[in-house]
Order: sequence, then C-alpha cells, then structure tokens
Amino acid sequence: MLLQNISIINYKNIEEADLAFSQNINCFVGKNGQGKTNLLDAVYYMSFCKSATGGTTDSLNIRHDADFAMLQADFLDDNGTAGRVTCGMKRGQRKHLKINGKEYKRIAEHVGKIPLVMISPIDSLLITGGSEERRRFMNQVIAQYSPAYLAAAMHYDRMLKQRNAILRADEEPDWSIVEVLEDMMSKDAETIYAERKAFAETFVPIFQELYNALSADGKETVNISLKSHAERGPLKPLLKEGRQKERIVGYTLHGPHKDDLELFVNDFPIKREASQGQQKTYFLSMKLAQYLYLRDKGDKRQPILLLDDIFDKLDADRVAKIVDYVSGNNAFGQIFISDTNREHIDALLASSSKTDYKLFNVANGIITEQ
Ligand SMILES: Nc1ncnc2c1ncn2[C@@H]1O[C@H](COP(=O)(O)OP(=O)(O)OP(=O)(O)O)[C@@H](O)[C@H]1O
Repeated sequence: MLLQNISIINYKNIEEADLAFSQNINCFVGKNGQGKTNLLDAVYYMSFCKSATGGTTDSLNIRHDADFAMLQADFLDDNGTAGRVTCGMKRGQRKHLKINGKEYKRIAEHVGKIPLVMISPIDSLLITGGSEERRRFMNQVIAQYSPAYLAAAMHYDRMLKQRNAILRADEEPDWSIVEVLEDMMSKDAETIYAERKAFAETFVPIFQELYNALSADGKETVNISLKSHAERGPLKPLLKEGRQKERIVGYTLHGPHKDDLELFVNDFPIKREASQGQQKTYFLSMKLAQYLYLRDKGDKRQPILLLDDIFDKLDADRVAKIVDYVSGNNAFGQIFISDTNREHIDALLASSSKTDYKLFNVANGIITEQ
C-alpha cells in the first residue's frame, strides 16, 4: 500500500498542509511539540478512522479555534489501483468518511482497507500498562485481516455490557435473558479465542527473531504466551458457574475480555526483569513483528509503517541495529519516520538501500519539504 499524498485542514495544530510523498522513506524533523506526531496521526487516521493518541471524540482532533477538520488522502494498493479516502469532522457531529466519494454506512467497514502499523513511545504501554493494552494490540492486529473476528469482538462487547447491567441491577435478574446472552457470548468467545490462538502461534516466532536481531548482544531469551479463559474449557459453564459471585461484584469475571499476553525475558515477567532499554527493544520488536505478521497474512498486502520518535532512550548500539534493520531490509514498504534528532534521520538515509526519499521540516504545525 502506498500513500501518495495527503491534504490536511485544521487537524490538531496543522492548519493546512498539502503533501506529496516518496514511495520509500518520508522523514519529518523538528523540535518537540511542533506537529510531527500530529502529521503521522493524520496518516494513521486515514487507516483506522480515529486518532492513535486514543479517544474517539473528534473534538480533540479539530484545531483549537476551528469548528471543523478535513483529511483527504490518495492511496495506491499493491495492484496499482488508486483509492481516495476523505474524512470530514465537525464539532458535536458524527464524522463523514468516504472512499472514492462514497460515504460508508458504518465506519467499521473501512478497517483493514489500508493496512498500517504505527510505532510510537505510547507503545511502551504494551509492557507497563494493564491487560487491556495487550488485548487492544491483539484486536488491532487481527481486526485488520479478519472481519469475522472484528464482528465477534464487537458483538461480544455489546452482550457483555448487557450482562453486566443485568447483574448490577437491584431487581432479581431474568435468568432466561442472561442465558441467551451467555449463549451468544460463548459463541463469540470461540471465534475470538481461535483467532487469538492462531495469531499467537505465528506471531511469537517472528517476534523472537526480531528481538534477537535488534537486541545488543542476543543473549536474552524472550517469549510471549496467550493467557485465556479458554484454557479452562468452554465459556458457557464458566459464566453459569460465576453468576452468583458476579451478581455481588457486578461484572463478568471470565471471558475474552480478560485474556492477556504474558511477556517474558529469560523466563521472568518482563516488568520485573528488564531495563528501560530492553523494554523499549521488546515493544519495538513486538510492533515490527506486527508489521511482518500482517504483511504475510491473508492477501499479503504491504502495510504502511509509521515510526514516531522511536530512537529516544536507546543507546547508540541499539539505534544502529534498528537503523540497519529497518533501512537495509527490504521487508518494509513505505516508511514515515519522525525524530527531533536530524542525526538519526541522516544515519537512516545513509544506510538505506533506498535512494528515493523525502525530508520535511516541521515547525509550529507548518510542514515544509527540504
Ligand atoms: N486540537 C488541537 N489544536 C491545536 N493544537 C493542538 C491540538 N492538539 C494538539 N495540539 C498541539 O500539538 C502540539 C504537539 O504536537 P506533536 O505531538 O505532533 O509534537 P511533536 O512534534 O511530535 O513533538 P515531540 O517531538 O515532543 O513528540 C502541542 O503543542 C499541542 O498543543
């Protein structure tokens, strides 16, 4: 997938930009707080129809003092077919998302059309955050190629909310309704578990290879394992068994909404064992593995790679390894990279086999090609 150009109006601190991109490497350099992440976020928005910085409310994405924002981008898929994505946002109104001029009925229909992986400092939450961060990671990856998974996960969440509301209510629940919800949740849980298990089986070896390639001495062993309710059997009996206890606590204790990925270094949980640099190498490896996994999955489309400020807190050795890996390896297609340090970008361009690139300067929301 190639992003040919983007037009931005009033997206975060970018008042107006019209940019044409290289099909290889696009670099954005500027001081802190100038709009580099916002620019990458606008690209991310074209794929996921939401900001990478969290939150689904578009009012945070519209430039202060403006009452609307507009993003438009032209893409070429791997077969050379062109497509145009347009998104209009207005304060207090629902967004309008169009592909080739035709508005989507449901935004979820767009997910997966433009495969994209963004790596940014916020991904450290994969390690330091709660299990919901790692579930979000799995959901985000799998939803890009499995509409069945996305549908099951969304449906499961709706049924879960209803079951929790019934359990929390003061009046005695109508157990026949609970039973129906549990039936549907169990069916969704089977789809979700099958997809998560298949994902983990293929993803973990890719991740391990990447971690070895990027870590300083290659002496650490790493592993990731899926922890799921499904290890205890089908969900339905678990839900039924849990009813009385869950009536007291007011929420559902078992199910895919409690799954997690357990992260290990040298057989110890990463949070306990690893230094900051190791943790960073760990989540960078997880995210680059996400890229390679998605690229080889399904219809084998090349995702767009966004690298936002990834070198911070890494020693020179690790920066060099990552630069070598990303730039010297033809595994990655079109890359967008931001950094405050021009030297990192120069090193990347110098060691890259790709001679076609574009360099942009970002200052106070204004993006200029160098
Ligand atoms: N809705 C908005 N309207 C106007 N400005 C905004 C909006 N949202 C964020 N900003 C501004 O965008 C700036 C941050 O931009 P961004 O995160 O892209 O910086 P950056 O260049 O990536 O910096 P760093 O190198 O520190 O990561 C902040 O100054 C913030 O006030």
